[in-house]
Amino acid sequence: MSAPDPTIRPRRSALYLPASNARALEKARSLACDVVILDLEDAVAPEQKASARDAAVAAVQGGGFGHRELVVRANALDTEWGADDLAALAAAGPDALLLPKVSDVDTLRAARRALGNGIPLWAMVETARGVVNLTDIVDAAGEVGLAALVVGTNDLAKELRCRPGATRAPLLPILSQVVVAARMAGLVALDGVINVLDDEAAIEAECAQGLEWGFDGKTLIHPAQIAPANRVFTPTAEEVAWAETIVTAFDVPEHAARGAIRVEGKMVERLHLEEARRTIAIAAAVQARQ
Ligand SMILES: CC(C)(COP(=O)(O)OP(=O)(O)OC[C@H]1O[C@@H](n2cnc3c(N)ncnc32)[C@H](O)[C@@H]1OP(=O)(O)O)[C@@H](O)C(=O)NCCC(=O)NCCSC(=O)C[C@H](O)C(=O)O
Ligand SMILES: [Mg+2]
Repeated sequence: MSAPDPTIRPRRSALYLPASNARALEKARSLACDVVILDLEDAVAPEQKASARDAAVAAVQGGGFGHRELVVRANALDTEWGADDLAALAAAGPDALLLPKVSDVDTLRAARRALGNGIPLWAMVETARGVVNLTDIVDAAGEVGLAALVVGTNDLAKELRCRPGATRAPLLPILSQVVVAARMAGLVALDGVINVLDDEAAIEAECAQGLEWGFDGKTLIHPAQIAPANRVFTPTAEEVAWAETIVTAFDVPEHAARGAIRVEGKMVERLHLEEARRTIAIAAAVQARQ
């Protein structure tokens, strides 16, 4: 297997937890998720907002999350807590700051001004206006330091008054739009949460749906959801073997000037070689952290 590519970071499983929950926060330091998202927004009651902010800052400063990317979801800037959240987090320096309910580029610009430079922004797509403005939002990614789009399926279902159910049919066009927008700008795309806690088959099925639609990983709300997400978003042994077969086939000197070749009865082009290299790099990065 090739050496890990430092630019390829697995984000198969991104676990939210209320920053006000000290037990969950401690536990997250040893869970097998790739990303920990300390929530200051919807999972925290208004009377706990200030203490949750302090706990998030202490967690960022205290560290101990190992390979896990540490992200904090702040309150929106148009709430009474948003400005204080961003000021505190600008000083603490999490790996990224997740902004909820991003509806337009101005929201991101305001957050960037409040945060200063340096900390990447992740944006939640969970409002109708945010979906409609996706192109403008990702077009400004470089300007505002936007690195990821994260779907908020609960807020979307509420705002659209749709009923996603197990198939998520009413949300599928939006999931696709988010992936298209993310790929257009070279951003990470994370699928929304599943509220089911105890049905592993249902959790795994929804992770698989997210993978099929192009997401890099899934946001989660409970430790029991981590294993299914990691399983689904890790390239399988067969996928890695096929990727290595493609790389080996293009390494043959007589294929050096060829755009398309035959491999095991299939046409393979250089675009597949790029995909194969990415698969191998992701698998290596996953293996490196085990
Ligand atoms: C959903 C929960 C409220 C369930 O809580 P509970 O029934 O108490 O959990 P368990 O008893 O099963 O917990 C077992 C142990 O696991 C720990 N735990 C639970 N959840 C987490 C977690 N998220 N991270 C880390 N550890 C966790 C418990 O402490 C137990 O540990 P132990 O004491 O050792 O037994 C609860 O899971 C929860 O609060 N989840 C997170 C909720 C959240 O953050 N929501 C905000 C994001 S979701 C969202 O809104 C996305 C988006 O904006 C949208 O619109 O869709
Ligand atoms: Mg939400």
